[in-house]
Amino acid sequence: MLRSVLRRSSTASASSLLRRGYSSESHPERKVAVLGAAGGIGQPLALLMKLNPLVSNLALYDIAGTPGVATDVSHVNTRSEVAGYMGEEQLGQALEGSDVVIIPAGVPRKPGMTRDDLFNINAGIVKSLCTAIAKYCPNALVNMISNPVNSTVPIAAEVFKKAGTYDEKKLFGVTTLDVVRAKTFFAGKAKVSVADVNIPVVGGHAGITILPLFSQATPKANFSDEDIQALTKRTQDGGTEVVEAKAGKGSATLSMAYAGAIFADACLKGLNGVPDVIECSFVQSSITELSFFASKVKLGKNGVEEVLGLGPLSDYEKQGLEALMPELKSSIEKGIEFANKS
Ligand SMILES: NC(=O)c1ccc[n+]([C@@H]2O[C@H](COP(=O)([O-])OP(=O)(O)OC[C@H]3O[C@@H](n4cnc5c(N)ncnc54)[C@H](O)[C@@H]3O)[C@@H](O)[C@H]2O)c1
Ligand SMILES: O=C(O)C[C@H](O)C(=O)O
Repeated sequence: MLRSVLRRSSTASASSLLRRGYSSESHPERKVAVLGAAGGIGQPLALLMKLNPLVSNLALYDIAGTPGVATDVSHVNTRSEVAGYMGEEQLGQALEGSDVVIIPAGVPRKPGMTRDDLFNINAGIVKSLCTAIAKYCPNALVNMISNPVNSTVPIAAEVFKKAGTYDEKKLFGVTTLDVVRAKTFFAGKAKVSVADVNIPVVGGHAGITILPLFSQATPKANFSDEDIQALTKRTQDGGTEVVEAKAGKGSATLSMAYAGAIFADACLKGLNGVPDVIECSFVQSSITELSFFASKVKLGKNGVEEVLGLGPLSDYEKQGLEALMPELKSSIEKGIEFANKS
């Protein structure tokens, strides 16, 4: 066994698991790998996945720092075994047997940057990680967090196509944070409990490509056009709001870890055959003329079971949809071109 690979067994007893309302025996074995696990998102996400009773094996991979993170997280009293993997030579081991691979690897924004400004660095990182996924766990569901999501997901698809492993049902751009934000901002304005709120967010994951559909929000709220426009703009700029507040110390990490954990949990539930698991995600799609698009997606035993349509849109949302198409199209094309030229 390589020196820096750590393995720690959970010490939680079956009775303590049962006291918390679940039993390890009632869920199948599921391995989740987090790539970029020592980062700002990776660490809290590792903790949240350690808390998830659907996970039996948690593989934490990064280019540095994972032995410490894995040892730390491994002491938490839940079912899963945690292993830390560091450096490219251990990536294969981290990935082997994974059911779900979550990718928050790469650089975050600083104030004044767009997500597309991250392309030059993150495109290469995502490409090499996806090459390894194709080799070591070609059947895993891939949850792409690394930005720019509008381009990194198409890059992943091209890498998998080249390797002959592409299955469009298994590749997801994680846009859950947009939904999380839309729900929080809506609930705050409507003065309702956020737990009762649901809002689809469609399109992509950058600026105007993020299109919250407040006309479909539940519960209904009687907002003016100005209110809806303000909520839409705040949702679209939610990432920038955090980047500016962090003033050079990165972008959303804690809320992203929360959102990433929600989405990975939905993927695991789908794999385990739980019915009617629906989340928004940026996936291969035919609901518009673009090859990738975020919308509500039904998750099942093989990943995407159904890409759901947009539903009825308000005139304001129809305008937003038209406005986002050129930018989203060019981000998708940029990813495809990058993956095929190098
Ligand atoms: N999809 C979303 O909604 C969303 C939300 C927030 C952040 N993000 C994106 O997530 C990414 C990570 O953000 P962060 O704040 O965690 O950044 P961070 O810099 O804190 O962490 C990134 C981690 O990735 C690691 N890394 C770099 N190259 C790697 C490689 N080749 N293999 C494995 N790990 C590697 C780094 O060592 C680091 O630990 C950024 O691209 C950011 O823009 C996306
Ligand atoms: O805004 C960013 O750069 C990070 C992320 O995409 C977010 O929406 O918070």
